[in-house]
Amino acid sequence: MIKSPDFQHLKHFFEYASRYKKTAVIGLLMMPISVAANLLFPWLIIQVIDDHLTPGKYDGMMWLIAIMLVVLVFNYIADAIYTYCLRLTGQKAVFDMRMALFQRILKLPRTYYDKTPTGVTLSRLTSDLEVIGESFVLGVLSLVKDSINTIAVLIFMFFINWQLALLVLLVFPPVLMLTQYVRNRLREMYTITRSSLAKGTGYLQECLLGVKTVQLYGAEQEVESKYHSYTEDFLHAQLKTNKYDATLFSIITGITTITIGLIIWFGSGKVLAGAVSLGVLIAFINTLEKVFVPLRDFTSQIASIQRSFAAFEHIEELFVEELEEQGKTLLSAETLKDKLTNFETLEFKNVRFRYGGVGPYVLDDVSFALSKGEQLALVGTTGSGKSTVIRIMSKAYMDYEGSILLNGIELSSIPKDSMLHLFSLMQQDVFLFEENIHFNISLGADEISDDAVVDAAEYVYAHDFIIGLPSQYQFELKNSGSNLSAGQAQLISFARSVAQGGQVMMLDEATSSVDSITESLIQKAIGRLFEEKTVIAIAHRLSTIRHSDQILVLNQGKIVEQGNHQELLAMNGVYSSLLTDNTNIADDEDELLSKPG
Ligand SMILES: Nc1ncnc2c1ncn2[C@@H]1O[C@H](COP(=O)(O)OP(=O)(O)OP(=O)(O)O)[C@@H](O)[C@H]1O
Repeated sequence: MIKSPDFQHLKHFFEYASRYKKTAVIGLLMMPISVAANLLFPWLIIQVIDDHLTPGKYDGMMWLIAIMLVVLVFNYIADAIYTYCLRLTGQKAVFDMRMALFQRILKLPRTYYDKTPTGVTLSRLTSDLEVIGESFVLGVLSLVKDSINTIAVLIFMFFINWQLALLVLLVFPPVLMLTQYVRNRLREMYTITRSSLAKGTGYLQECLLGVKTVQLYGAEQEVESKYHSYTEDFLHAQLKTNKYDATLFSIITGITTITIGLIIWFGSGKVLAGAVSLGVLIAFINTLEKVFVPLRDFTSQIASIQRSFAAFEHIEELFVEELEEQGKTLLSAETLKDKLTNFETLEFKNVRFRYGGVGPYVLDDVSFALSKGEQLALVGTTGSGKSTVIRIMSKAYMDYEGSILLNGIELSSIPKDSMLHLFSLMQQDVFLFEENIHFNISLGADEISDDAVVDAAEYVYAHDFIIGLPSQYQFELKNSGSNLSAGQAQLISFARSVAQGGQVMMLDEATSSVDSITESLIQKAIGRLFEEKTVIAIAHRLSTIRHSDQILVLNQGKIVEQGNHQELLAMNGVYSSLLTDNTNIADDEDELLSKPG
């Protein structure tokens, strides 16, 4: 009935649930009480009818009826405790799973995010887990309880009248076969439902992020029709699911009703013939409900569980996704710490790299060296591989060829955590959290004090505009910083990278232009960094980097020119023409282009 991957899912879920053994055990202890009450009640019916009502002896009958009431109350209480405790266990297990998944997605490598739309990951953590929380927990809870109760009641039925019980048993095989058939169909449909929902969510997320662009270019109709196709797939799968669900439900309801009719007809004949007592027949009809209602609900419980297995499958994909490789080294932790306390040298030796290990090399035979206190600049046309150099250095991608030595240690063998303190990165894309400015600069790191946050803001000339805001550093940013100007957002992002305090500053200068005042503030701050720190800079405004010790000119992943500003200008090659083409050349254009000698 259950495929082996489903067992794995169950095992995984129960690993989380087993952390809450106490509540689970209390819940499970209620099971025998519930079963006993379910059997005791019809047995008491037989006593009341056959020993008191039929012979007309009413002594002690009220006591039996009172016991029946107590049994009923006990049954309800046991059921309530069972459901509460096991539901609680399930919900806590789902909570832990959610947190484990979240921790995991924070550690997934960049390659995962390159290939997976954000919305897909989002729907794993939201709707898939919700389905597990609701469908699985509730489905399994009722299935376990109902199955045990049904078996107990069937045994009881055989005990009080085997012929009538046999008649009930006849119904089981066709019902189970039908359930099995529909189960497979439902499973297919749920998988389609969940994956189309994930795709739709992914697309929705992309649209919401780009809604301003959509509106600006009047692309609403195209976007709407694409979203419609995703949602339509979801709807079709859902409708088919409902169809199977409803058909099965009605067929089973029909079968059970007919069987109840048959039992009453057959049983009444037996009573009239004196083969069965009236008490037994009434108790039988009372217990029939306890067999058929679960049997009917069995399909919807199975459907719920199927739905959750499809969700489990998706979540499991995330659990087996390989985490970011940290790098293994033969050096002891202490030696590594010693060697990486301060930045000394970085050396690229014939480095080649391509994304995903396929396609053309985006870095091809790249070699350079950088020592403490030096400034290295990367220039080149768009797509020439500049940002890739920085991405590899920050270990966003690991599978480079050749050798990259950081303080003489191969980069791929250095655990990321051991080198994070050496580098600060100012990214090309500004990302701001919906938090206040203070948080956006410190990213909540305890070691970055309030003073350090202010110092960083002052360093990049952001302090003046920040203190002009209503609540200054506590000013809350909305929706990725939409209540700041593009320039202000860039300054905050810049302050963040300075506050991280890395010894090597990696600047991936934004291509988008900002207002001229912010631009000059950024340039001033970069100029300061160039004087004081070891810097690796990607510059689109070439005025930024003219004082670098070394400039690498990249073209299609290869270094085509290498030297300082004056040397490169003297070559009168790619760098020279880039300078001439550069639309963002600073005011001192003449100085930039002036050749030595
Ligand atoms: N995640 C990725 N997956 C596959 N290819 C990528 C990825 N990122 C970049 N590329 C490709 O690698 C090449 C180099 O990209 P890179 O971002 O390093 O260029 P760049 O020189 O920094 O460009 P720009 O100046 O426009 O930022 C480009 O052809 C780009 O299409």
